[in-house]
Amino acid sequence: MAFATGMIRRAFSMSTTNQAVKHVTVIGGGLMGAGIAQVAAQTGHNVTVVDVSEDVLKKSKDSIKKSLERVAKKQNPEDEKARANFMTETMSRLSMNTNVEDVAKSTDLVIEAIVENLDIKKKLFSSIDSIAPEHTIFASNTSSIPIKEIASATKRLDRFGGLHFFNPVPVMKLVEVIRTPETSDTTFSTLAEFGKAMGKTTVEAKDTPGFIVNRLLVPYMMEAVRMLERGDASAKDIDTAMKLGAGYPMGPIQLSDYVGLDTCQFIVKGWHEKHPDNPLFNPCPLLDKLVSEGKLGMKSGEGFYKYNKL
Ligand SMILES: CCCCCCCCCCCCCC(=O)CC(=O)SCCNC(=O)CCNC(=O)[C@H](O)C(C)(C)COP(=O)(O)OP(=O)(O)OC[C@H]1O[C@@H](n2cnc3c(N)ncnc32)[C@H](O)[C@@H]1OP(=O)(O)O
Ligand SMILES: NC(=O)C1=CN([C@@H]2O[C@H](COP(=O)(O)OP(=O)(O)OC[C@H]3O[C@@H](n4cnc5c(N)ncnc54)[C@H](O)[C@@H]3O)[C@@H](O)[C@H]2O)C=CC1
Repeated sequence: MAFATGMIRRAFSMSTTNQAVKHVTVIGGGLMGAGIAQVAAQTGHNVTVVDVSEDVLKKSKDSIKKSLERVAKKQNPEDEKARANFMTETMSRLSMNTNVEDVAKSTDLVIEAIVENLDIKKKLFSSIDSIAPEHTIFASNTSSIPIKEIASATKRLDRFGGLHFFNPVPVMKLVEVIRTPETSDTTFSTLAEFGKAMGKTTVEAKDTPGFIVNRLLVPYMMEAVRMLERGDASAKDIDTAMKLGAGYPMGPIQLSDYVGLDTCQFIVKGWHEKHPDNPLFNPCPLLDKLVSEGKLGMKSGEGFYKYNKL
């Protein structure tokens, strides 16, 4: 037990900055960007979060602070001073900016975590490709878009890969490191080392649809929503069944709300466009209705379920 506690402490308090990656730019300060930035800062990296408005960045900073407080409490339940130091040190490594060109000028690694839309992601990478230093590595946190297609907007195919984190980033221990046929060995190993320096276990994945986890997880979640749509079982019963019958920490309907229904919709739409003959990826009227009503899941206070506003 003492050993396990020691391991947990090390994972949270580690300050093993990856030598090749000292400054990280995280583009997108939403659910994932905030989590990635938090853990990168926690593990000794200097991090700048870029998003479209000061308001979004303020919310992002607030959510990082809240999450860090949970980590600090777990790390040092009895020591208030250590908790305060941890907060101050971590927050001092974190900055916010709305001007991506300014930040991209001097950074070692860009991790993109913006909306799940190929055109928007390509536009973003194309806008910073000629600005970022030669050595800078670009990575996308996409859930479902081929890395090669995103990378095609740039001239640094050898310095482009995928770093796929899991939600909530401060808790989930895995990072998938994705290489395209053009990703160089140096880029791949730098990304993998960076994932490890963040305290994560890394796995290597090829640039195939859904990589490893989502190739298996997305069809499962889609089947669950189809089951609900057909009226074969209630949301609550589907979730209870998968938690108690299959040992998942969350049921698939609750997990859809946790991921964000807008993100789920982008994934379904993208896969439907690529595989129009697969009925699993057909548009889902129930999902479309919820999104059109602004019910985006936990982050908006309502999705398949209702939540207390954060
Ligand atoms: C046809 C239509 C189809 C529609 C559907 C289409 C679906 C397509 C979707 C595809 C999605 C793909 C997304 C993706 O790319 C990959 C993903 O990330 S998938 C998501 C993976 N994540 C999970 O599966 C999460 C599963 N859930 C859990 O592990 C737990 O429930 C969770 C840890 C979230 C919460 O645990 P719980 O015990 O319920 O709650 P607690 O509040 O007690 O937390 C436990 C523990 O963790 C700490 N903690 C939680 N959140 C944070 C945080 N943000 N920051 C810091 N710490 C956090 C908390 O403090 C607790 O610590 P203790 O020490 O135990 O007190
Ligand atoms: N939500 C999840 O569980 C997971 C999501 N992902 C992927 O991570 C990415 C982000 O997802 P979330 O964080 O959930 O989305 P989100 O909707 O919470 O956040 C996206 C953020 O990107 C910002 N943004 C949009 N366009 C931008 C631009 N051009 N420049 C700067 N900022 C911009 C938005 O303002 C928003 O704050 C997506 O590609 C998603 O597929 C990956 C793993 C898990």
